[in-house]
Amino acid sequence: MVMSSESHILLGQTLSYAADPFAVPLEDAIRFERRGAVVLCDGKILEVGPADTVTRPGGARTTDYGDGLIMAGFIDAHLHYPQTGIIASWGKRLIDWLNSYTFPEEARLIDSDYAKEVAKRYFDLALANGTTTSLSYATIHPTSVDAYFEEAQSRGLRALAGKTCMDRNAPENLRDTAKSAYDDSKALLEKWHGVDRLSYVITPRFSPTSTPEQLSALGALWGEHPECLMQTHISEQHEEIAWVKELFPKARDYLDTYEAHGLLREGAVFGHAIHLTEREEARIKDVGAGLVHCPTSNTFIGSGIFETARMKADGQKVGLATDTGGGSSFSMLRTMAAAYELSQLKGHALHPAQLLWLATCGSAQVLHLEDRIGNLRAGMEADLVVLDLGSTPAISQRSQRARDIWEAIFPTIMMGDDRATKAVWTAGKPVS
Ligand SMILES: O=c1[nH]c(=O)c2nc[nH]c2[nH]1
Ligand SMILES: [Zn+2]
Repeated sequence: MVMSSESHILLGQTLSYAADPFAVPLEDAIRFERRGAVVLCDGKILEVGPADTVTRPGGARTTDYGDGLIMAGFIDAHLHYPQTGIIASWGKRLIDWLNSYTFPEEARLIDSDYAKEVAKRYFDLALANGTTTSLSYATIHPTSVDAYFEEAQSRGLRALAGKTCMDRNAPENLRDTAKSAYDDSKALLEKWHGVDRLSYVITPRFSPTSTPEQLSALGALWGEHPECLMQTHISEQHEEIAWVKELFPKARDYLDTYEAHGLLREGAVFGHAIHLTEREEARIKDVGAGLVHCPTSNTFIGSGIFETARMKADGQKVGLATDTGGGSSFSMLRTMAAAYELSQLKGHALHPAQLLWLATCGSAQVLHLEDRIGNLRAGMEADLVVLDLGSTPAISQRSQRARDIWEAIFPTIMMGDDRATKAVWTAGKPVS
């Protein structure tokens, strides 16, 4: 990867986190400067502070974003880039949505030129929305993993993905086997994991589409490569949970179908996790695995309400995600808005600082990248978004009346989209 050897100073309002705003009072969690500066050098953050006190390296170029809010780029912790083209498909619930829309589209990615085209389109959309890191499912085709990583690599992005493994309950042209899933995943892991800013993630789609043999093979691979993450889905819809019970009659619960095959420990990333039992929640917390909240997907496919405030109060690690294309938006702002609305239905108004934390630090924690991305701090990678807090007439007329920064930010969270993205920087360079 080519890193900039130049220094840049970005001026604007700056927001960063000293601690988790779910765990400590707001004033202890937040670092906000109305006139702040972020100093970038060689792809990293050198310093963050008040504009009039930071050290200005000789020769540094300055970009002044005025009232723009400079913060860490968004991290989308669960999505399916191959589903970019079928986002917003009408009228189905999970299993028939997969069969009607998702599987036919995923089958098209056998064509590696098409996979490349979709990967390019996905990253264009993600960056336009201020998302600088994505953890994606690819399709069963190894070339779909190559297409994603090649595109991310050419843009210098930090990105994570894995080949989706399925050896049953999927169309014939989307099925692998226990052995080929192991072999292909291993080859892709050896090819991509740790190259530039890329990480391979072992990816059984979910228990209904993997035989116990395939889950065991992937559990064995994870045992051989504990440095990797493992991602899958769990407990998204009641029909799905009942199906898992039929398919795995000896399992104690859904989580046990993973646990029994070596697929539960720290580094597991579970998407959705809406309808967990007490045992499942306790086990996930015990091992320190991560949960990913996918709020627009959970409403769009009619899955249910993930209890963000309760999960955080219980000590779970929680990240945030679009779940493209089960989710209905590429925007992490729209995703935060949906998280806010769903939480309201459970009696908890998530604070804007908590919503932004979930989309940055929270997702970074789940991806085990909290020392590298998701915050503005000296030494961290310079992946940033600059938000225009008055990007539409509706937002602007509301934020102009704001009495503090949170009242100024919240309308953008609730009503913002890609028009709110004033600038994006990745690895210390502006994205054009
Ligand atoms: O929202 C979802 N999208 C998917 O592609 C998927 N596969 C299994 N379960 C899933 N849920
Ligand atoms: Zn998903």
